[in-house]
Amino acid sequence: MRIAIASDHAAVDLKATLADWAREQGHEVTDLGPDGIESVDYPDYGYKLAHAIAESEADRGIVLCGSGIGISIAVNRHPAARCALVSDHLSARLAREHNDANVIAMGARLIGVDIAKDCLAVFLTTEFGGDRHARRVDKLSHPRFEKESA
Ligand SMILES: O=C(CO)[C@H](O)[C@H](O)[C@H](O)COP(=O)(O)O
Repeated sequence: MRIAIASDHAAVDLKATLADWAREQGHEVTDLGPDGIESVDYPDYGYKLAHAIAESEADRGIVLCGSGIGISIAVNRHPAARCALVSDHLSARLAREHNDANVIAMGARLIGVDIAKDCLAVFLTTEFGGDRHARRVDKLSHPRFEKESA
């Protein structure tokens, strides 16, 4: 699978660890930065990652910041992205089964390396459940904000 990965300064080490791990598993990994620990702004890297997904330069994305919150919000500003903030095996599995997430976000200051690897492994191997979930995911692609939207 073609994977793009990006972070902010708070998650550069975890980014490198997960990129190496994914390559060991046979995936093609593109690291969108940053390269060092100099302070950067997570929206810049979230938008880069979302662009790579939207342009089909990658099949799946991984984004990391201190909490995972800011960069997940940034990625989800792009309509092509369904970015799920995950913190354990179950949330990573449900992100795929129920939400067809094409990007996961994790918080490097909150999650351990082994759990992060487990989340990534589940994210890369779990299929979308389809059926009723497909109807809901389709609504995410066609947002309606009227009072009565159902
Ligand atoms: O965006 C975040 C929180 O929603 C991330 O955790 C950032 O990594 C964090 O805000 C960076 O904080 P720092 O004090 O500038 O390192």
